[in-house]
Amino acid sequence: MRLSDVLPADIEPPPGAHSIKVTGITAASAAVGHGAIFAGLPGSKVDGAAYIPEALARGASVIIVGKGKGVAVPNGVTLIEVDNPRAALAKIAAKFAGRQPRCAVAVTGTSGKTSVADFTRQIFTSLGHKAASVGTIGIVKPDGAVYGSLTTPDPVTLHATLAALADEGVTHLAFEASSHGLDQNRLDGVELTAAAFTNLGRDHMDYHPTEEAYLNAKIRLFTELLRAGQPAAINMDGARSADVAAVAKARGLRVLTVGALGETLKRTSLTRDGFQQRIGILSEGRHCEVRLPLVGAYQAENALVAAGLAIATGEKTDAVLAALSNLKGVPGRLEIIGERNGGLAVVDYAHKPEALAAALDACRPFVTGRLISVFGCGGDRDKGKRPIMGRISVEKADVTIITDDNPRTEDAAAIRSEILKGAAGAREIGNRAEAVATAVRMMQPGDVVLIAGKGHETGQIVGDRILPFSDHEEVRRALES
Ligand SMILES: CC(=O)N[C@H]1[C@@H](OP(=O)(O)OP(=O)(O)OC[C@H]2O[C@@H](n3ccc(=O)[nH]c3=O)[C@H](O)[C@@H]2O)O[C@H](CO)[C@@H](O)[C@@H]1O[C@H](C)C(=O)N[C@@H](C)C(=O)N[C@H](CCC(=O)O)C(=O)O
Ligand SMILES: Nc1ncnc2c1ncn2[C@@H]1O[C@H](COP(=O)(O)OP(=O)(O)OP(=O)(O)O)[C@@H](O)[C@H]1O
Ligand SMILES: N[C@H](CCC[C@H](N)C(=O)O)C(=O)O
Ligand SMILES: [Mg+2]
Repeated sequence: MRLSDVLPADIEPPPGAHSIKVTGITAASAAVGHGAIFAGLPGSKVDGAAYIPEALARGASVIIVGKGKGVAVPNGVTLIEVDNPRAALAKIAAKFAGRQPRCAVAVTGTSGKTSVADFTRQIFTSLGHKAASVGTIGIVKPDGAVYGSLTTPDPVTLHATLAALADEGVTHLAFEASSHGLDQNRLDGVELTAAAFTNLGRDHMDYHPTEEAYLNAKIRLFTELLRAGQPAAINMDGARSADVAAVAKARGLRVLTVGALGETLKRTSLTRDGFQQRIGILSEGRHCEVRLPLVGAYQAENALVAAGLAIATGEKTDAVLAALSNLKGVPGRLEIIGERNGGLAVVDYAHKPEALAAALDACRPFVTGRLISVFGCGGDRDKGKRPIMGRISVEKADVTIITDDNPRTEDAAAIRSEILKGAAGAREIGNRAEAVATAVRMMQPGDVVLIAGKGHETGQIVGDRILPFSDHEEVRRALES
């Protein structure tokens, strides 16, 4: 393609460079091919501009960097200095890909993104669309799932994925917009149809300097990525939702609100019915009751956000609400693995304070004996959440076992002791397999064991190695022993 074909409208090619042939774009020097554009991005570890010589040696013909870096390039190489090289990378990656599913909806919020994206994909599928989702559990498409390491992939990977999905005939996509992804402009090239907000809690305080900065990263989805007149679905029962709704309205978005405090889909009741729930909904002046075949009040909340999002794209309310009664659970989110000795074992992905509280609350109604909580905290991540999660667990569970969860480069015992500072009376079993087995062996009739933090994960990250590990498998092994 010619350089002028791939540059966004706000970037003018230097004189004489319009018709340079370019073969692709990357921000990773090792991936540069002949005739590629290399974007030198300021990163969290290094400045990508330092790798321009390597990119040139590999054949880059155009270099994009932030203004004021004082970068010089040899004759014959085009240098483009821009205000925001990350945004430029995303928009150019989109131009190279040239196609994406025609309906693309994004979900942000501290908790519930994966669930809402998955439910929205399921609703679209029920309504007859070829649908996919992209997020923490990878790419889920009509013919299976492919694991991906980031919740919101880097723009080059993301647009290659969107193009491949479009080529496979996928017309409807639901994806997760993480705060890192929004902050790093990974989504700036995606053509959005609608977006949703779930809630705000404590997360990623190792990355965002303040809670407001964290919220503002999420708010970008509504103030910068959606255009005026486009729809946004907002869970009004989530923390900080009123702020997000106000910002979205000020931006001129068409705001659809859901939840007990919502208007578009107003939840009037929520009743447990065994392992299912019934949700009373007031919508367009009519009352109805929907059966949701999932446990956990938090999943009822997420199901309404997904429904709001599907309605925001133009789907009929009645058909969308009918689809909720066919929803399947998301892997590792309040997943009931099995029973032993009259007790129930559940795996959940809660690895932040509000999520752990929500998951324990979701289990409590099924407990007539003890609620046993097993969890740890990841290394190289927000240290502040550790005692908070310890406190939540001892408050809400009857027995707490602190264990390891991806210690990464930190000392696992030190992480456990930080959690224990908030968790007086908790037991400590570092080896996660042993912790799971101990909890399952403790089960008596009426007990529920919640294994939290790893959900769908299939590895334990220790140092820079990923050791095979699955809570599902360990729970199953313990249930059968
Ligand atoms: C902190 C963070 O978000 N880092 C992400 C970011 O890296 P960075 O730009 O800061 O990287 P860097 O290492 O400082 O390098 C700067 C630049 O130099 C370039 N470089 C570097 C070395 C070299 O030899 N050559 C070269 O060109 C790099 O390609 C990069 O462009 O951009 C990279 C490419 O997009 C990501 O892979 C990387 O994710 C790291 C691996 C990561 O762990 N990210 C996590 C925290 C993350 O993003 N999580 C969110 C939220 C999860 C959730 O809540 O669900 C997610 O969306 O997954
Ligand atoms: N609406 C909600 N309110 C509170 N907690 C929730 C909600 N939805 C999910 N959770 C909790 O958060 C965990 C992760 O859920 P999910 O994967 O859907 O969210 P996420 O936002 O994608 O999380 P992550 O950022 O870790 O990928 C669940 O296992 C549950 O413990
Ligand atoms: N996307 C999140 C996942 C955390 C999962 C948990 N098991 C942990 O390792 O803390 C992160 O990388 O921070
Ligand atoms: Mg997720």
